[in-house]
Amino acid sequence: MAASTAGESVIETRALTKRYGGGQLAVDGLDLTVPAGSVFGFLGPNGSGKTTTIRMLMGLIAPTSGAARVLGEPMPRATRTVLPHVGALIEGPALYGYLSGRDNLIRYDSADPAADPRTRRARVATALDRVGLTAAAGKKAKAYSLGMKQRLGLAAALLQPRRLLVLDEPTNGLDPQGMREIRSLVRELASDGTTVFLSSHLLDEIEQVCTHAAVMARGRLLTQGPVAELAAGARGRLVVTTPDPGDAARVLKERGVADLTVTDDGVTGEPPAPGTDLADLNAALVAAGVRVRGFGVERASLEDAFVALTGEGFDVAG
Ligand SMILES: Nc1ncnc2c1ncn2[C@@H]1O[C@H](COP(=O)(O)OP(=O)(O)OP(=O)(O)O)[C@@H](O)[C@H]1O
Repeated sequence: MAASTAGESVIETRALTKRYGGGQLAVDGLDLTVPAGSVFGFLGPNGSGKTTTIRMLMGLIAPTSGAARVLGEPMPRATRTVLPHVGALIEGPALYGYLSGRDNLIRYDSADPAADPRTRRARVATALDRVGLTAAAGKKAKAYSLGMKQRLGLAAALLQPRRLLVLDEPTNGLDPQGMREIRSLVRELASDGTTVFLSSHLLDEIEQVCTHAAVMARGRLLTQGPVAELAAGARGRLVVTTPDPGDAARVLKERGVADLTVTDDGVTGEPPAPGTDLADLNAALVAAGVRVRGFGVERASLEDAFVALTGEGFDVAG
């Protein structure tokens, strides 16, 4: 197994394609790069091919063509060496309702031939603690809320140290409180350097928790990269608030700011190219006698980015 080094990608696919037996092209030429240490959001409406991709990454189904590497190893060929380093929560955890949360984890741990039985109880206790289920550990799993079941599934994925966590729609069906809990848990898991790859059809969820994202639609990758750049690349706007919008527009135009719109109380335009110092731009306005009340780049949302890319709204109903 390749050793982990900074800058390495944990998941890498090249022209990954899956056509199902019925002829349905579910994933179409996917080139995905998931950097080590990222919280990577795999975003797309229902039916866009996220689950199919995850199943190929986990070696559960074979691609029709193309290649996938996970932790530097080819999948599905290296499934048996790769999967012990990957914690996965796909399509909800399989739990025994009549067993307690703790006993469910003991069962999971016992099914792992590499897990030392002598340290089992301690491992289970640590995993329960990490997901905040210690107090409820003795309760039967069938009495758990959906959010608690998801957390128990995460605990199962965390019984062993992992380099990668793959979570398929981890907040699906949860109420806002449950979603918050899972989000903060994901942040916490990522803080020790574990790469987290999570799929979601919720744009704001990805914005809140992910450092990087890829956007899928109809089996194809629309874009990928750091979340801040994806959003900024779309529709970030330079916003200057001033009682002298005409003069401000003239100065900004001279300075190469494109797509200017003059409003009653200011000017907006395309943010200047990376490398341009915003302070210089502001100083130029002031030097030209423009009275600047506000100056900054307004962040675009991922939703803006999606709309800009597809020309359509992000239809979560698929
Ligand atoms: N086993 C299968 N056989 C045939 N077609 C399939 C199969 N599984 C999925 N599909 C189709 O492939 C496309 C992509 O589905 P997939 O489940 O990967 O999307 P998704 O983005 O994960 O959506 P969801 O969030 O609804 O699971 C859909 O059109 C789906 O109907």
